[in-house]
Amino acid sequence: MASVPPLPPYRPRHSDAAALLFRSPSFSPGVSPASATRPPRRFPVVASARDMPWPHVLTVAGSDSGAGAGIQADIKACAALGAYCSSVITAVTAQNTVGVQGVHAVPEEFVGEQLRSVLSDMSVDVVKTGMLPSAGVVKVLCESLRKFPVKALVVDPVMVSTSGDTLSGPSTLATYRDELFSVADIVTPNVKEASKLLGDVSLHTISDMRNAAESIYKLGPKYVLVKGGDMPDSSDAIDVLFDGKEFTELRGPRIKTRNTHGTGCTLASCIAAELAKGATMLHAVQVAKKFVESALYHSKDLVIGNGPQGPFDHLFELKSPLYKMGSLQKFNPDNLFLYAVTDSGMNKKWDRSIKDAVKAAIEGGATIVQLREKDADTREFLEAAKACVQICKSSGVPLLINDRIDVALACNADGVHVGQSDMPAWEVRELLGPGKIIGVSCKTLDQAEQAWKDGADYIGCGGVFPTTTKKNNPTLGFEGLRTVCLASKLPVVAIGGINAGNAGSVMELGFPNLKGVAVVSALFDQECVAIETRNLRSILKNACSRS
Ligand SMILES: Nc1ncnc2c1ncn2[C@@H]1O[C@H](COP(=O)(O)OP(=O)(O)OP(=O)(O)O)[C@@H](O)[C@H]1O
Ligand SMILES: Cc1ncc(CO)c(N)n1
Ligand SMILES: [Mg+2]
Repeated sequence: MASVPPLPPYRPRHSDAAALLFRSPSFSPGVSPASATRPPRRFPVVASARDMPWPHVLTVAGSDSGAGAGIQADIKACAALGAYCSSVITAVTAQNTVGVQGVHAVPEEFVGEQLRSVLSDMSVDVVKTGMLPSAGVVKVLCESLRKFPVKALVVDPVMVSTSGDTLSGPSTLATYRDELFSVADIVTPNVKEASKLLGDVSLHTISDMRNAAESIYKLGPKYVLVKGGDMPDSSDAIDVLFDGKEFTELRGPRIKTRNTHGTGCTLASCIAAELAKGATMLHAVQVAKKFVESALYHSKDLVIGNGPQGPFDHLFELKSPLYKMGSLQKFNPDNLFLYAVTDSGMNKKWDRSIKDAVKAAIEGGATIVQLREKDADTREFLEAAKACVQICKSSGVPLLINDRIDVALACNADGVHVGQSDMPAWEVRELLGPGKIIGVSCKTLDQAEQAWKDGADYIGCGGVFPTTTKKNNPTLGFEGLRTVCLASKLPVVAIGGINAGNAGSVMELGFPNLKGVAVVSALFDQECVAIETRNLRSILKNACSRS
């Protein structure tokens, strides 16, 4: 008998590739006579999920019965950011919104056994630690990590719960400092923990947080993030990141809510999830901070429990009408600032792979990338696009695909750019769902209006100057660009013949919705893509400061 594939999971009709498969007349699960001889169809999940490894975080932490912090927060945070989360439990706490009523530590040997079970079987990318109740547990963990190395270690040095209850005693402190910090990629103390780690120094100001980060850095981790969630008298929630050389202040509005239980666990897990996906540390911390801020904002009025510290909703995105698969980022028009568009002909001429071209443009400071590979064959293009998606994700630079909706779906790109003779933007929106970026090339007022109605996110307007990259492309000049900018509520990126010599004059036009320039030859028909990109970026910045 023909094996019947399981029904695909429910997904919003228009938001993923499954919708595409449902519409295809050739897809009818299990009823085709041919399925008796063919191997069973693969489960029609979201395009590319099948081919992509699942980023994996292992959390080594305590259970919170109230499920706001600890293991429970870690699993929810990782799930929200698209990472798998396995869990080694170090302690079971009886805990609620009032405080911690009891702690039952798991025997050290059994923590070791759990670690062995997970690490010997599964391919873990990043280990994140939370509550480590004894020096023995820290030692067992360090031993396991020596035996089963992972890509990164995130240490949240949980010592005291926000309710003031001790979760890890002073005897553990020395082992933390001596054994765990030296192998950590990042350590994320709140101000109270930073103070304890440094022998009860008092920390009141940002400058104190910087000094603390510097002192903890000397204990061996590659990065230190001192979190200011508990800093009184600040209207902003400010964290300080130190990499041994530079300090980065991460600032967000302090959300007025009682529901901040578990923010620290969540932040560290989000950092771990982003690192597992391949992000750089700075990007991982930025995403994590934004995630916590958004989750607190969406949960500010939740009421769970009667105590002073409530949990928040990690899966708030599921309730949002803008819910989308895989990506938390909404389109930011500022990304259009320096828009790099690749060209297969130029890559061939300079003997560069698409991947190397994209890497170099990002290194030079491109803020968004479009793969415009008119001549590449589909299979080769898809492979390259998948590699570019990884590169762009890890740098926080959106990646769009020119024309090819199918390739964009298959590689899970951030969106597409279409022209007037490609699929209409509203059809593209139907296929890609609300969360993806759609750009449309427009030359006229009518086209700009239509792009808005169709649900596009931005307009590409040109050719502003004569170009050789695109054949039979009328030149609009500044006047044409002005018409389109004024006609539209959408952000606009100027394109066509723009280079280091004229980019400044485009930005100086100063139309409020003109957000940047898109360039092809100016970056890719050059010997060193990174240098040209850097140069153009500084020209654009200078022009903006003048206008
Ligand atoms: N009310 C708030 N509004 C916005 N961001 C906040 C707020 N409270 C905390 N944060 C942010 O949450 C993250 C976690 O920091 P926090 O200092 O709260 O950690 P923590 O004390 O270890 O939390 P917990 O122990 O409850 O898990 C930081 O990025 C911090 O800036
Ligand atoms: C189990 C556990 N881990 C961490 C924290 C820190 O919030 C907590 N309250 N409980
Ligand atoms: Mg904490």
